[in-house]
Amino acid sequence: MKGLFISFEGPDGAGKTTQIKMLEEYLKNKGYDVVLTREPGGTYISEQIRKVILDVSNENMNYMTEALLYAASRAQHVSEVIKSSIDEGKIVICDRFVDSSVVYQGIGRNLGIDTVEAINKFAIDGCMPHVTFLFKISPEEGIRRKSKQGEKDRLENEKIDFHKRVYKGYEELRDKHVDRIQEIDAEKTIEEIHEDIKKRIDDIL
Ligand SMILES: Nc1ncnc2c1ncn2[C@@H]1O[C@H](COP(=O)(O)OP(=O)(O)OP(=O)(O)O)[C@@H](O)[C@H]1O
Ligand SMILES: Cc1cn([C@H]2C[C@H](O)[C@@H](COP(=O)(O)O)O2)c(=O)[nH]c1=O
Repeated sequence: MKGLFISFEGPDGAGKTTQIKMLEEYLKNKGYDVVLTREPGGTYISEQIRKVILDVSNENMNYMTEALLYAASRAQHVSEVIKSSIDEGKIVICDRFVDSSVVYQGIGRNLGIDTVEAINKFAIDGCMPHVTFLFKISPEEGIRRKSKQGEKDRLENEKIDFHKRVYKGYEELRDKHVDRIQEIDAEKTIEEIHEDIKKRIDDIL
């Protein structure tokens, strides 16, 4: 039997990582074989690319370079981890996937959705999440939560206008993929959100 591929998406500081860990625990307790992974990252090579992308000293990185690095990291991740895990019947939970590139690089950086999708066609090799949980939170609240955590990376350091474009970009994507993307109210409490996600996952499984 083929597995299940779930991605979590949303603005910085939305609470995705917090919820992913809770969902992993919930599914493991139910006896499922779960692979928890993230982008950019998830493999030795992809994690090295992550460091380059998020390094605050790389402030003059060209936007196309940035988009290609995310895609390169993804190509390795898909081929080394995601595809094989799904084929082995596992549940793959991924903290961000190609939707992040479409929104952050395509809309946030103004490279265009078509351009970013074209680059990523090679990287994803036909592999898309079965379901995507999109965390809805205002850019201001996301940044506020992130600031409380400490140091910010190169993307998180961007001006509020960039984060506002990202927020609007996710809305656009949600309307385009209503069959796959499920919106989560990320301004609720951690426990309320976990309950919401559990119900949705139980329906899918
Ligand atoms: N529902 C919530 N209400 C208030 N604070 C929250 C909530 N969920 C998470 N947080 C806090 O907000 C901060 C960011 O959470 P988290 O790292 O899970 O977000 P994220 O979406 O993974 O962020 P990023 O994409 O930037 O890595 C953490 O300090 C976390 O404890
Ligand atoms: C996959 C992906 C990510 N980003 C951005 C989104 C975040 O600002 C960082 C990743 O950091 P996180 O703490 O792991 O959320 O990178 C992007 O711009 N494009 C992408 O494809």
